[in-house]
Amino acid sequence: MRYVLSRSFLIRSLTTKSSNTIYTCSRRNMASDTRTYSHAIDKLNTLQTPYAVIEAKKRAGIRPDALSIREMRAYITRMGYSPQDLDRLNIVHVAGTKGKGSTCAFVDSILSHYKKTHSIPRKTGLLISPHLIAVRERIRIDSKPISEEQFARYFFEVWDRLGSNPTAFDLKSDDPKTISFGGKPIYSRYLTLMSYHVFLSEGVDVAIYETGIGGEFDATNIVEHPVACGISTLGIDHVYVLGSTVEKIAWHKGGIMKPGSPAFTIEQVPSAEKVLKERAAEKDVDLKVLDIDPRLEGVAIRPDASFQKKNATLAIALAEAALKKLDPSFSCDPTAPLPKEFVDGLEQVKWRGRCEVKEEGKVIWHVDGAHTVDSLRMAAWWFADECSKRTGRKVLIFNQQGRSEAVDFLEDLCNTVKEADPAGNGFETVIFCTNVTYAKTGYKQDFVNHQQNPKDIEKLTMQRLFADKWSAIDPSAKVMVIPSIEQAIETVRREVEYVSDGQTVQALITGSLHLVGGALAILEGADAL
Ligand SMILES: Nc1ncnc2c1ncn2[C@@H]1O[C@H](COP(=O)(O)OP(=O)(O)OP(=O)(O)O)[C@@H](O)[C@H]1O
Ligand SMILES: [Mg+2]
Ligand SMILES: [Mg+2]
Repeated sequence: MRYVLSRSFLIRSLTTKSSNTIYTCSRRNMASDTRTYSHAIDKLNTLQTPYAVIEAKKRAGIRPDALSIREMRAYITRMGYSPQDLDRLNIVHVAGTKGKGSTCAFVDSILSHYKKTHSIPRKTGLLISPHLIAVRERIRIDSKPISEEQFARYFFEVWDRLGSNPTAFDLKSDDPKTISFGGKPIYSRYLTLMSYHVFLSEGVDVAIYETGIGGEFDATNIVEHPVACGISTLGIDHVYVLGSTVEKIAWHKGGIMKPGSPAFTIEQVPSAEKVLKERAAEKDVDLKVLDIDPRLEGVAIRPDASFQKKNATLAIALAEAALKKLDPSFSCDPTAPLPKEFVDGLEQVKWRGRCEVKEEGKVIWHVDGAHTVDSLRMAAWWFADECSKRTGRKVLIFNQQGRSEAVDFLEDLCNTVKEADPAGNGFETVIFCTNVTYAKTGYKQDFVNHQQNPKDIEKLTMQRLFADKWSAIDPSAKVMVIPSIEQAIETVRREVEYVSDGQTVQALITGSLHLVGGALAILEGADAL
């Protein structure tokens, strides 16, 4: 069965209006009223590379290269800093295909708990990507997203500094002072630069950095002396930028290792591990490949899955390396139990949108931002395991905008859930929607995305492709194509009509962190963080 909802809302949804309350500024003059959080996000959104430019670059074979790093150095100089200033931040640098953000969140949480008892570190900084609900989540101090006021203030300080310091045009030179270019850095680079300014201004003494894409040429890779580097699980993603084999991808990710800085990774597929070891040898780095830390026995890591234990293992090693540098009295004994601060940090970490369960009356929402083959398989197993605790119909909301290869993920998702059910029941209702947040007002301001083909969103091209595929895989499922996340959620809520007493609707929302963030914004209110 196939259903496609009315698309009358689409014209409105494509004119992207803010649904946020505008931050009310205490400063009264006109100039400061144009410098609110909402204005900052609007300006930031103009730095997204538009879809047409991305496509043109692909056609011309333009990929990030060493020039990207030289440009970042030039921007840092224009902001009034030098790359050496970043050494004050004692950066923990993390790359990987999956588990980067989770690993960073664990490190951040361990260090925050350590701080409570030892007053070291003074302040932690965290840069992560992408954001789930609001852009300011990406830059955190002492584990909390910076406030709207801080975001607006630092955003415009960087804006002014970058605009007021143009230098000569010579991108070939290695001297950052002679490198200049007219415009502003693109979105992710801007936020990385802004994070340096925030952390240096706020006196952060340990900062955890998640790479954006890859490592070697990533915006975060201008740090020369990280306090430790970690490489989480490698797999296939971002093939246009990084290459289509795990070896090529490993080469990029291995680019974050630096001579003189401890480096760690966890078990990888052998060909990836080989490349990482070669990259380490090239840089004279002693890369440690860690087995799951036996000290995790009895520590309640959520979810209780081996991938998460790998992330936790990496995080422990990174936190230990940082504390060795920051606290002369810190010593770690791998044969003794984990210190309490480490256990608390791992068990109490807050990492939204990953393996999250939310009960809403008879609807049990399972929310996970998985979006690669491997992580979607993990998400499917996790959902199947959760479903074994209750009874009731299973419902899926899925999207992955702009990646037609995502169609190949669906069969695995369908079969994993079916096979795990003792009665062989799979998803009864399957909804494919866009990442457009609201039916009437379009995207929440923090989710505006110029990087997707607007025609595909208007015509629901991807969603129709997914729906056709699902109908072929599982003809008994009710398959629907729905234009917005809000309408998809409303549709699932109506499914409670079909469940009998004692049963629940078990809904999985997955396929994209943008989808999951939008869904949480609707389930909890626009500014839920
Ligand atoms: N080590 C891992 N191996 C495989 N899958 C993982 C691993 N860690 C996390 N995942 C899955 O990937 C999802 C995203 O995790 P996380 O945000 O930590 O990854 P990330 O590397 O930061 O991803 P992104 O590319 O979105 O920045 C999780 O919800 C989980 O399903
Ligand atoms: Mg990624
Ligand atoms: Mg991430």
